[in-house]
Amino acid sequence: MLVTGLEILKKARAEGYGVGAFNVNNMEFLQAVLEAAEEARSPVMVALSEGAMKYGGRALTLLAVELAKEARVPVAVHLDHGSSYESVLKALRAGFTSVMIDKSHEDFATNVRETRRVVEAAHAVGVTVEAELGRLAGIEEHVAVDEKDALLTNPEEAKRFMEETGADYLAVAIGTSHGAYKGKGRPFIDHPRLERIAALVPAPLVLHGASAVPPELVERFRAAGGEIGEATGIHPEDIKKAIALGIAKINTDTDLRLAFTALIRETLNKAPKEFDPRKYLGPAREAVKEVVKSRMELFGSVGKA
Ligand SMILES: O=C(COP(=O)(O)O)N(O)CCCCO
Ligand code: NA
Ligand SMILES: [Zn+2]
Repeated sequence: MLVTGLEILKKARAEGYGVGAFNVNNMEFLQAVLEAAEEARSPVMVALSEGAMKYGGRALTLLAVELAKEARVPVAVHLDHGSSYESVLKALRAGFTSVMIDKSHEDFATNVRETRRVVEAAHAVGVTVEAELGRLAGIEEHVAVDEKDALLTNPEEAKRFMEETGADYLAVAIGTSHGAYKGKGRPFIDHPRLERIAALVPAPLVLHGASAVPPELVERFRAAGGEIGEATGIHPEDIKKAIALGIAKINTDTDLRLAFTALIRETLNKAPKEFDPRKYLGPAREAVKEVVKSRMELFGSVGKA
């Protein structure tokens, strides 16, 4: 069933598990995410970035909202990294039940003002809002404290931010970053900082840049002809610890893309004569579904629907 993001995330934070927000760009990703959620009896958030909305258009937004309504588990359809009020309005018009307005690159006052404006519009139509405070940036552990404070989410500011904006959940910067290169070796995650934020902010917390970028998947991508450098992701133990400290929504995009692409390369390498798209999109869809299921296991959301 189609529900708001807050409905899913409030329960997750209260019960100490995480819910995946999986980015989709096409039909196969959407099917993989929803099938995984139903088979795992897990709530799930289907996330579309502005780029996904542009790429898929109504073929994707209509499909996401309608399939979410028909799903046998709670599903929220979420705008990821909304960059403007107008972009949020488009998602609201498309029937999304969760929207992110990301003004984390602006100064505090501007972020508050722009976020509050989106909160008013979204709440008026029963949709819940994710906002962001702090800069997503992989940082080395030894980095000076003042530099960490300049980048990562300040706990006291976070409290004030949530009170002044009325946002429903908060994306925090604690050392993660988007993409396949999150830092040398095991990226530094500032759990003590997260603990202080969670003590001051009762709302569900969101972790961006949370993909694991597992070595076996990176190897599989390379072996199939993919080119990728020294890729590293977030260690599973650091994800579990973050969930125990208050993270309720965990964004996963890179892992899905790596799996999908590796399988397409593998299939095409094995069958150069093949030109039925179902023959290479199908196995790629299955690979994404397996990644989604393994993430749900790690997050503890299996059986929580
Ligand atoms: O936080 C994330 C995903 O993080 P990751 O790259 O670790 O999967 N996202 O918000 C997805 C970004 C999509 C923009 O193109
Ligand atoms: Na988001
Ligand atoms: Zn993100």
